[in-house]
Amino acid sequence: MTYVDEVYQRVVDQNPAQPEFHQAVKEVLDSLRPVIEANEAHYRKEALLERITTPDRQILFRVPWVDDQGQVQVNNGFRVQFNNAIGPYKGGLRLHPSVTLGTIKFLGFEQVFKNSLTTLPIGGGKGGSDFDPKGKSDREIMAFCQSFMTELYKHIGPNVDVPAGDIGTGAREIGYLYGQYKRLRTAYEGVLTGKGLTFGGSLARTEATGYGLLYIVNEYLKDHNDSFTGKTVTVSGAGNVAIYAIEKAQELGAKVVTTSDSTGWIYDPEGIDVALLKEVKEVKRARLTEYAAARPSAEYHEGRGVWSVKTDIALPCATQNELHLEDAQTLVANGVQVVAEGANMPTTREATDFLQENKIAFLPGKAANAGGVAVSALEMSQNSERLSWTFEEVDSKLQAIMADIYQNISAAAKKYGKDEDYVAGANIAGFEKVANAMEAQGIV
Ligand SMILES: NC(=O)C1=CN([C@@H]2O[C@H](COP(=O)(O)OP(=O)(O)OC[C@H]3O[C@@H](n4cnc5c(N)ncnc54)[C@H](OP(=O)(O)O)[C@@H]3O)[C@@H](O)[C@H]2O)C=CC1
Ligand SMILES: O=C(O)CCC(=O)C(=O)O
Repeated sequence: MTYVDEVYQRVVDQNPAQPEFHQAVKEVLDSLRPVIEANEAHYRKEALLERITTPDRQILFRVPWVDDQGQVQVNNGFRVQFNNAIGPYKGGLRLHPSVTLGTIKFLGFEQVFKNSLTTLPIGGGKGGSDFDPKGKSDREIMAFCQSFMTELYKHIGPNVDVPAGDIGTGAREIGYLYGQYKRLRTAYEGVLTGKGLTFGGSLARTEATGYGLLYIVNEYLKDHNDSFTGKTVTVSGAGNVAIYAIEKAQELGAKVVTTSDSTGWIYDPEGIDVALLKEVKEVKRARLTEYAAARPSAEYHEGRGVWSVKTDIALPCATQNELHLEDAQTLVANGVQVVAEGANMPTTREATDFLQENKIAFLPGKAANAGGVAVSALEMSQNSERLSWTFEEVDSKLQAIMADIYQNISAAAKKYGKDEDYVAGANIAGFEKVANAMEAQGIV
């Protein structure tokens, strides 16, 4: 067995029943084969792959809170501090009933390489809970967030670990978490990102992941003498990433014809009305049926189906493993040119392989959705210097970062004879910086 295969087997054996974590590790290790094989004896002696696939720390805790009926509820809380070789742990908090330790480990592992690609000094971590924010009152959300932070605050700090939003965690939740941290620590410091603009948040953080996704696809198109003008785009999801991806795609001249949530999807041949989508999802926190009811050109369908729509560019922006092999086959049959991941690991391994075998440009999440965490790191910089930059300043830095990521992943792929394999490029470029820092810091 090669060293890479041995380490993958070790991860499977030591982390039973965590299939998403195994999937994320396998994809990275498979891409790293040419790098590792060029210097296998050295990496094996240093146990570099064992160390990089083992989190620094996994924190599990009970989150008790009282609902509006006076009933005590109990959820599981997680924070996985995966790797801080290049900076403080950084990564979001996911609140969704499907969350397990394995989910958080896969997300934390991905975050290590993504954060490395941003070119900014941030390590990788992730956290969350199996708490379901859907249908809860603001008081219940606050009760949960206060209880969650009452344990989490012991483990985080502006130079230690800086959490942020993810699925189910938006501005409201970050506000309640920040309030409780401040109360417990008596310190006003940049310990969370995605904060409100009146208490240390950065302009353009809300837009950053979706806009960044479009900026990197635009870099790819420019590099291939193409543009968004006149292109049809399909997007899944109707949350933070999806909404701002749709907004920027339309600004760049494309027509976006789909959006989806966990119960159904919209086909709107006139192009998604972003103002209406924001009203339904950000303000009312309602279902997409309300979008369809207010928009005569829109069709609403129950279940999943976004990938059956003919498109030039597909942007999965909802959740992991939402784009399957059959979807990839349909996309290819319909002439798709680019698939770029706004969500973390939304494309199954089989679907990714099929797209790549069919020479579809495939931009993986750890590069394509890195704009969000990059602007979070810019929020940390602004908090440190006690200044707020303008929207234009942050947005132009974001554009430059996404352009750098595109160049770096393209160059890393080329260096190892994998021209235009952006999965390999992202994993190799992300790995090299972290591995180099780990080696320089000794056996830790
Ligand atoms: N926010 C950020 O800055 C970043 C987010 N990401 C990733 O992007 C993805 C989306 O995150 P974000 O937009 O912030 O989250 P939101 O909670 O704002 O939105 C998530 C969207 O995906 C849908 N969704 C969630 N879970 C499922 C599921 N199991 N099946 C089908 N649909 C689902 C939700 O539907 P419904 O409305 O019904 O809940 C919602 O429309 C995640 O993978 C996240 O990790 C990556 C980088 C940064
Ligand atoms: O902004 C951040 O710190 C984290 C964003 C995030 O969770 C992600 O990139 O998946």
